[in-house]
Amino acid sequence: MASEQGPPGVRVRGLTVVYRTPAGELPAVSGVDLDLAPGTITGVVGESGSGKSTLALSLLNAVQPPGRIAAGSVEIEGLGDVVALGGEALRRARGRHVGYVFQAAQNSLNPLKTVGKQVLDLGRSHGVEDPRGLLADARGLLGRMGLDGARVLDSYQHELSGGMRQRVGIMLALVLNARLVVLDEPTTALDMITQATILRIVREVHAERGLTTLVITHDLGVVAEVADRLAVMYGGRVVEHGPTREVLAGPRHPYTRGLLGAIPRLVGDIGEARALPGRPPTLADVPAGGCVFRDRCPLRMDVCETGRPPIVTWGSRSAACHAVRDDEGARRAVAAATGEDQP
Ligand SMILES: Nc1ncnc2c1ncn2[C@@H]1O[C@H](COP(=O)(O)OP(=O)(O)OP(=O)(O)O)[C@@H](O)[C@H]1O
Repeated sequence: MASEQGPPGVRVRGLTVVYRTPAGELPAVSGVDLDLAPGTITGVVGESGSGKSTLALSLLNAVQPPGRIAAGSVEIEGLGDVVALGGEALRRARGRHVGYVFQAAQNSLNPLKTVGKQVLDLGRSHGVEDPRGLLADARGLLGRMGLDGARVLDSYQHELSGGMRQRVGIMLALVLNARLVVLDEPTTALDMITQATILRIVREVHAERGLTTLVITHDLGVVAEVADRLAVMYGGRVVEHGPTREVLAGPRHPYTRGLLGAIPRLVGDIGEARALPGRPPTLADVPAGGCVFRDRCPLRMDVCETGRPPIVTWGSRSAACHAVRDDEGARRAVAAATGEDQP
């Protein structure tokens, strides 16, 4: 059984997810390769519409119409390619093998049942043999997140605040002991103090239970706080990936540099923060060929119009950018173009 195994590795290859629009099927995730090493927390960041939630849903093969996974695979150790799973096998995998909190988790509780009843339903639908143990675990998790567990289990959705519901969502993702946990914007409805508490608990539970965790967020502060590795998405592609500290200290893709440069508290002096010019593309205007970031890129070259940037890897890092292709040359080019020295 999945819960008796160690943390699973995840291997996403060539993942393309399209949504049907009036202009035809357009990709929200386009040929993404991403590895989640067993036992790590990976943060996925990017502006709104970059495809983060669509990627998270794909890990559960849960993309809903008008969307569909058009190509690629999501191999989860011990489970196989979830893209090829369907029906009962897929239902069992969700919750038991892959725990998840979707972005709308605060609103996804059943309004007609208490939280405790929903925990029991979840356990029953996954063949949990010890419902009392399950409730005790649920109570304990809620208690750790600063809630009165017994009281929350007795409550209906309308009796809970947005922040409380968000923590209930996290509890539901963890309570079946899934070894792969996907958290989509787990702390957006929380104030800063509660957010810090929740992130600490996510990290603790991740370590205690031996999980592989994916956290989706638009907040680089959340990633800096919680993630071992950082994947940056733009226009449906992973444009940079590597150990969080290294990426934050020495971003290489011009988009990552722009994102970081726009945040005063990460660069220090508020006067140094510069908003990233322009807006992220919508599905309809993601360039079909070449580099998806070129319209906002300070390093734009002719080749960016036509050639999809190759993924350049060095050490445990990678970036998809023509300018980064020649490692040393690009290092100087990025520094020269932005007027900053590379660390
Ligand atoms: N049901 C849908 N129908 C059509 N297009 C969709 C649908 N869901 C998402 N999209 C589009 O797919 C792209 C990626 O959306 P996605 O929600 O994955 O991005 P995101 O990075 O998670 O953004 P956010 O942080 O705003 O949730 C966006 O352009 C979005 O408008």
